[in-house]
Amino acid sequence: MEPNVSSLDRIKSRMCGPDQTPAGWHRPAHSRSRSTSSSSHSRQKVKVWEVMEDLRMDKSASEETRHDVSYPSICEGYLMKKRKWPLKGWHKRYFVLEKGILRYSKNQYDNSKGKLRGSVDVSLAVMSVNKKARRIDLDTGHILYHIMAKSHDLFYMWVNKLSIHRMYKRNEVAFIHNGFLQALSQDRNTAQRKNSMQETAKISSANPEINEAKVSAWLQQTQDPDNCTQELNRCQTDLSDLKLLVQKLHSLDSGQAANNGELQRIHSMQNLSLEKPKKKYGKIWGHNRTLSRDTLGMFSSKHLSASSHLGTSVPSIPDSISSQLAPPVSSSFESQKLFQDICTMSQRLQMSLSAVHEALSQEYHRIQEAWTSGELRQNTSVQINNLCTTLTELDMQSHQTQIHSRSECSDSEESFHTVTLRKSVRRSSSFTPSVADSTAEYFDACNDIHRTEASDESGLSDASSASEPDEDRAWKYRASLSKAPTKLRQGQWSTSRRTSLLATCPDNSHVGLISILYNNIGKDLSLVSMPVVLNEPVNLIQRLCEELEYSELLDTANETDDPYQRMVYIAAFAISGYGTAQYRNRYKPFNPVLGETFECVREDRGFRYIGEQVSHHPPISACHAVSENFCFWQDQRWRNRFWGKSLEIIPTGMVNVTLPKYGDHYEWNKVVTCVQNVLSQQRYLEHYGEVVIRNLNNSLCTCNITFVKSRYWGSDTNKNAVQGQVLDQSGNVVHRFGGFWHEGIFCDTLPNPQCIWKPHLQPKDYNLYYGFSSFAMEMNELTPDLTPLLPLTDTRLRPDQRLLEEGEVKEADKKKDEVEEKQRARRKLLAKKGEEHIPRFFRKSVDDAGREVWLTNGTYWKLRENPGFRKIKTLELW
Ligand SMILES: CC(C)CCC[C@@H](C)[C@H]1CC[C@H]2[C@@H]3CC=C4C[C@@H](O)CC[C@]4(C)[C@H]3CC[C@]12C
Repeated sequence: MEPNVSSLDRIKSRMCGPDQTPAGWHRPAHSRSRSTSSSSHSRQKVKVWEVMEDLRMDKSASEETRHDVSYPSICEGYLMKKRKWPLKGWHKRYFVLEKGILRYSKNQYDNSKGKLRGSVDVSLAVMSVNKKARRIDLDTGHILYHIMAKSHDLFYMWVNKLSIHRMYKRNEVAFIHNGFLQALSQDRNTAQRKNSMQETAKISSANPEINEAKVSAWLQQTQDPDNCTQELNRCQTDLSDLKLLVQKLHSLDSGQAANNGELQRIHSMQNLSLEKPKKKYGKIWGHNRTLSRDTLGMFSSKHLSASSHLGTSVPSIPDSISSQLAPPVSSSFESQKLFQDICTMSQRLQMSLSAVHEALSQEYHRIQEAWTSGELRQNTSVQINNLCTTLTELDMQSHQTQIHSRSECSDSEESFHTVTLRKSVRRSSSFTPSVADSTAEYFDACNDIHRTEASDESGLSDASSASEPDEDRAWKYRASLSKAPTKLRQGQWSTSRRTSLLATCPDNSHVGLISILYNNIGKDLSLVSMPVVLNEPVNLIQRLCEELEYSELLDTANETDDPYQRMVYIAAFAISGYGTAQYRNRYKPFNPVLGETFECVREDRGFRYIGEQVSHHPPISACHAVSENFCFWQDQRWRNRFWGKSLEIIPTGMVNVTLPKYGDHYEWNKVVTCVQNVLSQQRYLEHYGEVVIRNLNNSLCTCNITFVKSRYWGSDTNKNAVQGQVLDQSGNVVHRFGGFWHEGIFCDTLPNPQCIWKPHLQPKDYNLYYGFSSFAMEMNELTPDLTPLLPLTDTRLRPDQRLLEEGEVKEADKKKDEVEEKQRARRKLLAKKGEEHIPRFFRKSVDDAGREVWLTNGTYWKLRENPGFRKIKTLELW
């Protein structure tokens, strides 16, 4: 059927013939992300697909569209649509494109009755087209629509229409956004007249651009509520499909229940395909999700050995339903297939629902966070602010009263800490906490002491009574931390360094991460080339340097005579390196090329740092820093595991610190970092696992730190919680500390209980600048006095990173391609010559535990001084 276009004239004037290129048609900057393999086959494939960029409009045109009330004309007609995975093939569907929303129904009749099968906001989707195959892919990050037109004419018409509607919808959003801001400022003006509001109004109206940017940053991170509605609509469709499949299964067999073995077999079959979905499923249609381990938890644990990973289980489907879904004993191939389809569809449903749940709860938490951090309150009335503070204090007081009344130990806190701890924890120390999935063993320690002291010799703790005090303790730490002053970085270390970046960060919410991640499952993501808009203008060697932001903790450690207390400072330093992660989940660091270096001289902090990319396959970054008070070094490489919804980063390599005054050599491991909701804008980072700090030169004490994994369904009191203890040689707890890696660490066993670390305040408008701390902002700064001193391999001189920092995203993308291509050419050349790259400032060695480590060869600073890097030949990396 021909499309029914209400005002065809407008389109026709824009329409191009099959061999022409429609407006807005550009070679995609990031089309290469679809395939990183260098095989000519995949390159060919890449060329076939092109990502549509937006139609460019001059200002007047955009103004016109804004005020022009006429919407782009509706476009409707039949198109082919790929069937939902796991079903194969294409079917004809009736599509209607109206005001930027593409809806489809089974047929025109259904459409007229309002029976929709799905809809997508085309302005939010990445649109890729394949002229030859007349195909259009719309990727919203959550769903991927594969559409095909029957003829070339139809194809070009739809592509043009989609482009126009995308542009229209985006302008509409901008228009609403502006109106919203206008309304806000009008509101503020009214507020200004009111006495009680005066102060607030001044703050918020002082800088309308910044406010505008803040609102837009917020909106950027907020998932469109329409997405939730769409996701729910899809659930409804899935449910009816599911019903059909179940009916079909029933009609095939008489519905006898399966034995466990059969179900397990099917389960394990699915499990196998989880690890590495085949390429052809890399880009599955519709929900585009491979089954994740998490979702397998949905099967009844009775039937299946639940394999929810690291404790993030999702609630089980009730046994009654699961048994209904059980495959028949006489499972013919067809019914088995059906059963598998049912499973897949149920899992998809479950994923959709949990995505909706997560989107809503994320938004709720963001609002809650903004509220508690005062950001929102600043912009409301002073009275409400005061009221909130009073309420918080009252709440805190009541919690503290609870802690005291619950405490059976009537002694003062002090005596409990010092005396009881040493005696009693010997018993509990035989119990090794299971790190990742426990919420708060550390907080238990205190209560264990009370309980065991009182009478309980069984060693079993009462779960219900244990859980409440845990939260009290976390609460207590939080309360103590909130009272400790937070220092502004600049205030503390007045440097002449820059306090902001030149350009604000680009919006990357439109990038279709799904295809990138799914197409590279199992690959080392640090070797996968991604579009530069996903990057932040720092690289991984610089991220390692960021771990020195709180180097003053090492200075303090080197001035602390008591070895146990010293360990507390080392532990706080180990935790402080994670602090910045709270604000850094929207972009990824640049992957350094082999031989790239980065130096960081901080006279204000008394250290100098050098890092080098010493290996490409696997990628390894090595670094070394020295100061009067410490030496710090590590070599890191990361493995990653993509679970469908989250991305785990598993670091290998130890961190080392030596303190010259006491001859200590501390060594510790890093925990797992997990990017939750990696595919959505509701991304956030979690760190979990256990860190053990050892002093290799003295076995007097060790330290265990647990980064607690938050509970999926629990309250969020323990989100980002960290707990730790310093143990003496016999395993007695000497010190205990805890808190949150994003809020600070409190140690209540020190002679003077105190907050030992608290993150610096973020700079103004950090959200507009990649979430960088001041320390991070300073890293890539290139001052004229520094330029001649740096080797040409220094990151500050890397052109793509510099361009990105300056906001030249397109140019940066081009340059990034060049830099990566050059690296490839160098590697090929070396391989041809049968040579191996030899790092310049680090050497490979083996530590006492037999691990391969990279240590400084001590030449960097000497060469820098004499004869100077510009006088010696260095690698030409870019
Ligand atoms: C695809 C993109 C846009 C999603 C964002 C991914 C971001 C959040 C990921 C990509 C690389 C990751 C980093 C890789 C390595 C390390 C070192 C480790 O010791 C601490 C975590 C840290 C610093 C990771 C933090 C999270 C990280 C920055």
